[in-house]
Amino acid sequence: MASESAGVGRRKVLSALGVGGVGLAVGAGGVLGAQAAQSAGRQSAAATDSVPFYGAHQAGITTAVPDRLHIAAFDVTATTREELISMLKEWTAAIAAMTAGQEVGGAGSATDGSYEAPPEDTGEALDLAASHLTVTVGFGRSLFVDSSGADRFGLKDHLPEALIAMPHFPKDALEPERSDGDIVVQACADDPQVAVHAIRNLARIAFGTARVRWSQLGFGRTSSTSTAQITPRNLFGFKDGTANPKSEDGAVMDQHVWVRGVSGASAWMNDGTYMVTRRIRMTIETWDRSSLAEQEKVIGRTKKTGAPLSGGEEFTEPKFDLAGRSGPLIDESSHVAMAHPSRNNGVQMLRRGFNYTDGSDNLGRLDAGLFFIAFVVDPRTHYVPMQNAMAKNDLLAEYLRHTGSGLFAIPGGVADGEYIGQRLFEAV
Ligand SMILES: C=CC1=C(C)c2cc3[nH]c(cc4nc(cc5[nH]c(cc1n2)c(C)c5CCC(=O)O)C(CCC(=O)O)=C4C)c(C)c3C=C
Ligand SMILES: [Fe+2]
Repeated sequence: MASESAGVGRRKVLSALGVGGVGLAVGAGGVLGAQAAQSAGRQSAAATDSVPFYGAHQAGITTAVPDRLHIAAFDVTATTREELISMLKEWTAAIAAMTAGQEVGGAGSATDGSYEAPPEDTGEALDLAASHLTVTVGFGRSLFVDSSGADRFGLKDHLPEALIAMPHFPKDALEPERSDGDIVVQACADDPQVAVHAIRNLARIAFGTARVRWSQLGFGRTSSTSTAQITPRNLFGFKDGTANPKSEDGAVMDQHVWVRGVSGASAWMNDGTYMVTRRIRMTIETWDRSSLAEQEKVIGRTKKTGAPLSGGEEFTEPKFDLAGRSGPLIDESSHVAMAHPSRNNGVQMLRRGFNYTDGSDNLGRLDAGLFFIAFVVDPRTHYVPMQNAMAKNDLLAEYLRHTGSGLFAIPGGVADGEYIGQRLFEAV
């Protein structure tokens, strides 16, 4: 794994030197000591702060969810396949460096390069650790075919059937400028500055080849993907992620998340998955004026512990047929009842969303909600039917407004020496 042999994490250099801040001046005599300190710090920095970039699957899917998100969709402005491949090669090198806590373009590129040229690394992450940065890249349907079905980059034959044009769902209020895109880049990190630095540097590299269509900052993960993580809360104050499948459950991941055993033109998707994104504005003010009883009825779980209203504790399975004085204890239109696998042909999805707030609107209401992200083996079976049913009948839908949407094919992981998407571009 490259990140294990990678150079020193940015902050590690400073801490190995016993210096915590910016503006460090190391004199000529200090350089050798600094190098020795760098070598000493190398292994532990990689081991503690970085998530391996190379592997069978891309990082940022089943890897532990950190607290911060910056996700961006790009539209490709270049017209040739060669330009696109060249950008993806540059991105691969940059992502490998950034996820290992190094500067894009090599050590010193942010500060010690040519005076006449813009620095290769923008520099704002110089003093920061790798911060468990993961960068996950995927391809939208529009990269394969344009709106009239024309083949843009010779990829049309390799368009997977599952990469559908998302249908319109009841009550959708989608804004085109917050939806879709040719390429998605999801950066997750412990530190927002590290996540923003990643997207910013990839956008800079893309200049002349692709431009940002939309981007979203997120915080406070609204899911746990590992049994080692406690369940966080969303902006409605409820534990979110309780029933999420956990990455430790390999059988569930194989059945519901990872694409496997595909042959032919879409074989490049093996070990990959599909990412659904929905920017869901939550009407916070209305919610805050509703009673605790109403809030719990809508979700189907208690606010305090996240236990199902049919009883037990957070991880107790809900009993949908358990009756109370005036009907089932869990309302059959509650969010949990609508989303449960028993009501959805047994399907599960790996949710990995984040809260967001984008300030307030002109009426003083918070523009806040959930940036919903889910990874599924096939959106036709694992997302569309559930979203359709929820949009029509979920009690929670009354408090939500879907303003952005995306669907992206996330190819499998990258091997050392490969570039992101290589298996697609070399597919025959
Ligand atoms: C179509 C998929 C889903 C959307 C869109 C969605 C939006 C959404 N969810 C919450 C809050 C909670 N969701 C919970 C559970 C849950 N949600 C989905 C799917 C979508 N949610 C699933 C598959 C599940 C798991 C159901 C199960 O197996 O029991 C919960 C309960 C706790 C938990 O298990 O995570 C909460 C709370 C919000 C606020 C929201 C849109 C803004
Ligand atoms: Fe949900």
